[in-house]
Amino acid sequence: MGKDSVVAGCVPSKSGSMEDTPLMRQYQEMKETYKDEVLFFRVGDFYEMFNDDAVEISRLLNLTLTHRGSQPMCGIPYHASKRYIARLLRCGKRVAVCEQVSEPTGKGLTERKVVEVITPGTAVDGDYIEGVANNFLACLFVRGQSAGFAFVDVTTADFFATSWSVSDMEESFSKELGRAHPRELILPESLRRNDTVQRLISLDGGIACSYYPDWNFDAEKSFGRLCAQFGTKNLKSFSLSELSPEVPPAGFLLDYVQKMTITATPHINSIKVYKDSQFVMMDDSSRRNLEIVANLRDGSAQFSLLEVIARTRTAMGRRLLRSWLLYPLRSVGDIKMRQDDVSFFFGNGGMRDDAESLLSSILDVERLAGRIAMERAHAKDLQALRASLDAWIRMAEKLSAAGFGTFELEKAREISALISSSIEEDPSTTFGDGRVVKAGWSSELDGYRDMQENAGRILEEYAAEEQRLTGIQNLRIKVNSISGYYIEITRGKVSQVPPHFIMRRSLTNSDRFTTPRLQEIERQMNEAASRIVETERALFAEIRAKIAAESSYILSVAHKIAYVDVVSALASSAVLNRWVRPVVDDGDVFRVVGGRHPVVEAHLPSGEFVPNDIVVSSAGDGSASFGLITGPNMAGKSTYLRQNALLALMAQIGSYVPAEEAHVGVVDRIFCRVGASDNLARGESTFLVEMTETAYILRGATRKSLVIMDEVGRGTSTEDGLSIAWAVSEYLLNTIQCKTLFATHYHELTRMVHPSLKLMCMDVLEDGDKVVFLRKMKEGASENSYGIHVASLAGIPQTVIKRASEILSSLQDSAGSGSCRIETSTVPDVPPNPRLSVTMPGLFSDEEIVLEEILSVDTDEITPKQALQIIERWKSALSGT
Ligand SMILES: Nc1ncnc2c1ncn2[C@@H]1O[C@H](COP(=O)(O)OP(=O)(O)OP(=O)(O)O)[C@@H](O)[C@H]1O
Repeated sequence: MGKDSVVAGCVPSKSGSMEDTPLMRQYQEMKETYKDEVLFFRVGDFYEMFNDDAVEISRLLNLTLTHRGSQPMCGIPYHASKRYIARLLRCGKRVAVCEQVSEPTGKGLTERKVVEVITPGTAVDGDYIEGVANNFLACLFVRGQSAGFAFVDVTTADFFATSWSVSDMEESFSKELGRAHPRELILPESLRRNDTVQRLISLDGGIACSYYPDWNFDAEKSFGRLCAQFGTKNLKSFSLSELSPEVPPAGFLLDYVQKMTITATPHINSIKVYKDSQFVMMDDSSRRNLEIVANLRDGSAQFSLLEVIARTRTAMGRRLLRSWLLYPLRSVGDIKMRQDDVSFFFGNGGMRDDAESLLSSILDVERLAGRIAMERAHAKDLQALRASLDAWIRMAEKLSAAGFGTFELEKAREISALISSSIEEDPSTTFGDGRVVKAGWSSELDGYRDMQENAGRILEEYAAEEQRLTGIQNLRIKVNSISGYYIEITRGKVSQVPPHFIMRRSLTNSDRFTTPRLQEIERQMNEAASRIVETERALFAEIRAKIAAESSYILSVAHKIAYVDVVSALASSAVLNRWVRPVVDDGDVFRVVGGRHPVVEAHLPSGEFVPNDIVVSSAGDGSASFGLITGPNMAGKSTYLRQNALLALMAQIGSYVPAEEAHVGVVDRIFCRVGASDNLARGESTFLVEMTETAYILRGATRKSLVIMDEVGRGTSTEDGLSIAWAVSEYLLNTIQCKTLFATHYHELTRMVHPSLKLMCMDVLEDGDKVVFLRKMKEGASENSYGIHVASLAGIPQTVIKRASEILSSLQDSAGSGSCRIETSTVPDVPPNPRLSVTMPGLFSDEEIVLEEILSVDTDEITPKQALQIIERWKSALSGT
């Protein structure tokens, strides 16, 4: 096993000897098996750690490091262990929990066993995982030219797999890591030497990684493992064969989960295999720049799109909404289905209110189902499931009555009835106090309880019975600590004692007897307490197993609840924020009237956000596909760019959008190159990052894509930056022809003329010395950057501002006279009204362009006729005709 592990073994004492006690030998034996884990070794009321574990953990958890003999040790009270384990998991540690499994007798060594290994990706307990996000364990494996990636959330049974070509490792692996955001990643040893993989992992500091020898990822064995898990002969229904790259990592994950949790996971009964082309493709950096599920500042959901639209009431709904945002759809049919359901709630306020209040009383059924299937659920969990199912039944009945589908509720009723009749309403989570199983559920348990609670009455009844049978009226049952229970008969009545009375002791005035029945009552009374615990435990396990057998049904209910939660939440957001249902089709138009940025608007005082329109189309029918946006600093360009990307994304998850009207032709990819951030960790400069991202767009975008570019080229000299921005624009206009919004401070770019290009700018009102940003988009080019004005707003000292204004006017004067070199003089002379493709040398040669196009053509998407047209175009490009 490859994870950098602590070396187990006793620490030699100063004299060179090891602490050699039976307890420490037992510890050593266990540590041999759990070398890579922190071993929590139960000793009485403490978990103790020794040797290297103790040294490391005392540092991580800020515990006092002491010694047992010569060995370093530290400990934590067992009742506080969850808090410490949670902290260790956050540090990427794995914890093996070793319990005492036999009662300490005072003689000999207590038996101990590792009952669970908790790792960041296999933790099940609610104390260790985030409620509103999935807790994924992922595995990447490379075979030949294909990489397979699988990830599973043990707590919810969400199991996914996908694959890509090794040549796409950089893009695909970073995208999947960013999207799934696994807490733990498993890799084969061979990938330790893969620079790309290692670099991408190191950029995501939070993942706990472990490495296993490559032979563990055997395709045949994994295939068998998956079939066994899903109860199928093959994996055809999951679109998998033995050769599929997804199989080895998926199979390995199941083995790993089983090994760590030491329980079966029957609730994981299917896997969703997807191709990236089913969803709107978005690279990791575009997703981060758009702040969809997390903000760029601190990575939390605050100020993200998720925060604005997450009016969901359940953790399941929140997780589903998150995954919708990360996987927007491309199929118009699927989008419309979601839209119809959002519309149902949008138009039905009463149903929205009902759903909201019922959903508020529903707990995390998905995770409850997981805990029940993995035998981790306690009685309170079952009651939580019952309450949730009851709320779901009420909601589903209302939904059906209102025409929102039909639901299979019989099983939900059965499960709910089983729990209400068998489990106490407010049960204990442990078995010690006998408050788990309801009275009346089991006559055996009732008998023990009766015995415990009514011992006096039972003895009195028995005494009365014997009095009647023997005719000895003063027969008494008494108890003392030495003899226990006995029947006392006065001397005068001893001759009436029947044969089943067994003599215990003879005293001066009386004799003491017992009977088989009295012995039995006594035995039962003594055993009642422990029997109650045992019987409750067995009955509870039986009830839980019955419910676990319905895991698939419960999970399907959980998915329906999550779905209703998301569509009703989207409808609530739409009503509250005045969003509209967009027209979504397979066309090429992106047209929005009165569009708003959902997040900026939500954080501005009501009515302050200025709505803006947009129309771009990649139909190639003479309408503009490319909006070149200029405008002063602070005018609202970036907001406008992002708002339109977010609008497209919201439309494609099936949501309403913040606008008065919207028509969205589905896009296949969204690229968002905004701002520039250094990535010193990668050894890349700001400009290099900017160019890498730009190159990625030029290689990856298709005519169906939406490209958002903000200030491309600003990270280098004006001449270089302008030339690059110009050539990139040309390439997008002439070669890719996708819908593009391109914001720039290079006013020279507005000299470009192209039938698919339109100039747009943010309106500004100049009032003497004052500048008012109207935030309104209008057609045309902006005349001024007002950079100095913004610098002044930012608090740059007035002397500097004054000097900057002087320099600016002298630069502007000399630009007129030609005596001073200024930025615009470096722009190539552009003849009036030129076709761009012939006015500027492109960034790439014709051969490179054709090669790029060949590589990016999606042969599944184009018709034979389109293919011939493309070849024709390549021919003329290469022959220069
Ligand atoms: N349509 C709008 N209505 C109201 N406020 C807006 C609008 N658009 C942008 N703003 C606000 O204006 C400020 C500047 O916006 P933004 O960053 O988009 O400007 P910019 O033109 O991209 O600036 P720069 O060129 O300096 O980067 C932001 O604080 C934003 O909240």
